[in-house]
Amino acid sequence: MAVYTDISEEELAAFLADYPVGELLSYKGIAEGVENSNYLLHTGEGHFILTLYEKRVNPDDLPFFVGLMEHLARNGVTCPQPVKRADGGAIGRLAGRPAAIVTFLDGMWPRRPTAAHCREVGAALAQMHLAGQDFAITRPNALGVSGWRPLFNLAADRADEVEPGLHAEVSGELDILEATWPSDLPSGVIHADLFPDNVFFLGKTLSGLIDFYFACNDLLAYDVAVCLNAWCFERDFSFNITKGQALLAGYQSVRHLSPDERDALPLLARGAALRFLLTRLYDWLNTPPGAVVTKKDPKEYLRRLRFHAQIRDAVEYGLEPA
Ligand SMILES: Nc1ncnc2c1ncn2[C@@H]1O[C@H](COP(=O)(O)OP(=O)(O)OP(=O)(O)O)[C@@H](O)[C@H]1O
Ligand SMILES: N[C@@H](CCO)C(=O)O
Repeated sequence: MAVYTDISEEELAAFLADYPVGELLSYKGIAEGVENSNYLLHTGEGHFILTLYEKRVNPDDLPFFVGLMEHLARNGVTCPQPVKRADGGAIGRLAGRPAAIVTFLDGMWPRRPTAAHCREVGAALAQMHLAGQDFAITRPNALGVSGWRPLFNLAADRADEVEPGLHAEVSGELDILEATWPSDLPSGVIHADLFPDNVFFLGKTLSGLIDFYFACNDLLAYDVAVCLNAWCFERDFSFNITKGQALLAGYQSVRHLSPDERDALPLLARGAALRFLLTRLYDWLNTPPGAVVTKKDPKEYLRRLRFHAQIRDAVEYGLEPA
């Protein structure tokens, strides 16, 4: 999260009056993250997280996100819970933005993920996939394969400012991915952004998942591919096969990947790398001046993309032979 929208104590106290959180004692902006504005609230009832939904969140999708967090919690996935007003609603408006309060989740995200973390996150991802199977609301993936070219077009003219030749390289990747992207793999509710900063641990134990604001319906194995990108590369951009093995084994301890999903994994990982390259590229060129946010480097995902493009078999990620 980040802080794009400032709020005054008076308007926050007025907003909170409708929620059962008690009196506002203190609040502070959270500089971590890039998507929405977030504040840590300390109130008479404890700690809460206030989110003001910014650029990429469509207010029409908020019932999906709120309902999903409740559905997952009912089905054994620990995640923040929306705080409801007396009228039953969770979403309000604050400083001209849609806003909600969720419960505070104990734990810390791992700054240096180990293979043990990877195993746990793999298992938690698969649990989320199973728990989401009977969630009634659906939401298409706005950042799925059909959304990548329109997003690239918004930044294409300036892509070579970030890396000479980037425009041509991304155009070529889009051609390949659009032509070969699978459509007949198992699908369901995916998290779509399960990076280390969205997974909390208490000691060595995973304590919960946060940040469901990219969650949507898409290929389940694509979510695994997102996690391979986010968890299994070292700072020098080498792929750590021990972490890959742990993440995939953790996932398969709960849900088995089908032969078609296994075959598709290198392509899905390539697409996932492109998705984060594109949002980072757009943000790199368009982040508003004055926003409290640390921009993320698109080139980190160009390096990953090139790695995946030369993978021929998912065993190279550490997947056990079938
Ligand atoms: N329910 C919660 N309980 C405790 N801390 C939270 C909670 N939600 C968010 N945070 C804190 O806020 C930070 C940013 O949150 P989050 O990842 O949801 O933001 P974001 O802008 O959507 O970020 P990104 O999309 O870049 O991951 C987290 O790393 C964590 O420190
Ligand atoms: N997890 C994303 C940011 C939120 O979409 C990234 O690292 O680019």
